[in-house]
Amino acid sequence: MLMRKIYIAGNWKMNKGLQETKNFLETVIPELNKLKLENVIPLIAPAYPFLEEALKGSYGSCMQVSAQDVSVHSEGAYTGEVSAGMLASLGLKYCIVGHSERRQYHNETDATVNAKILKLFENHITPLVCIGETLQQREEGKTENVILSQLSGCLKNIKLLSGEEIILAYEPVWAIGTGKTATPSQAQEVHNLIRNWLKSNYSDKVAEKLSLLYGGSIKPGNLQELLDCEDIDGGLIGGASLKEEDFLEMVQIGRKSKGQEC
Ligand SMILES: O=C[C@H](O)COP(=O)(O)O
Repeated sequence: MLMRKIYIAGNWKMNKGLQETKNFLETVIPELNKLKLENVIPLIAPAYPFLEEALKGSYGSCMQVSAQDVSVHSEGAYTGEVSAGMLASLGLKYCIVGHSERRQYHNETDATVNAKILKLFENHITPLVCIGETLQQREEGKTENVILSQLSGCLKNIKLLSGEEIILAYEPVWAIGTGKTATPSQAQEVHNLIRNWLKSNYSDKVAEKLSLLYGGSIKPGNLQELLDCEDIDGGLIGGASLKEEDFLEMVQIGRKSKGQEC
């Protein structure tokens, strides 16, 4: 019996405009509606201007919609920023924070991510928090330290009781958009480290219920072997989530994995 929710989460990054968003949903939603998806949650994260269209197009289906980022501020003179309150007013339930591209190009730190999580909590939005090491850190044998330090920094003073308040995504930076996926055993090793940290720092219940996604060059051809790992509860998928047929195939793989009825 599956204990955790499996997410097939498409991070569209700065891809797809209005018409492409509509086309994607017009193709994907009728297919999703034919499936019996128990614990599998399909999710897409379009760019800000198309969130409302994505919510409209997904309405009444199991598709969930997420933002890709949020401001640390609530309101005020912050040109270009979007607050958690604004996202909540659209009816949004999920938001990605701490993606390595935000860390790399916008100098976001674990403290920034922590502040964003708090804002999302205040607005009843589930944060999908990304962590992961760079190639240099892995080669220097620092993966474990980096992951543990990101966990304690991002989750500082964050209360978790059920484990379903938050989703974590382990994304080794060297595997993002490079075609280099972590091997299932490399990914499982880090996921197990994270699960044990959750046990020690929260509770068995939180560790048991919290969905822990892998991200980095996932495609239909390698998703199954990743989902076969005990501690991998879905994927945060960039490039391969943009194609309707690949997204649907990955939802089907998620549905058939981990003892899901199909
Ligand atoms: O958020 C998604 C990740 O950055 C993975 O992107 P990718 O699947 O294109 O490697």
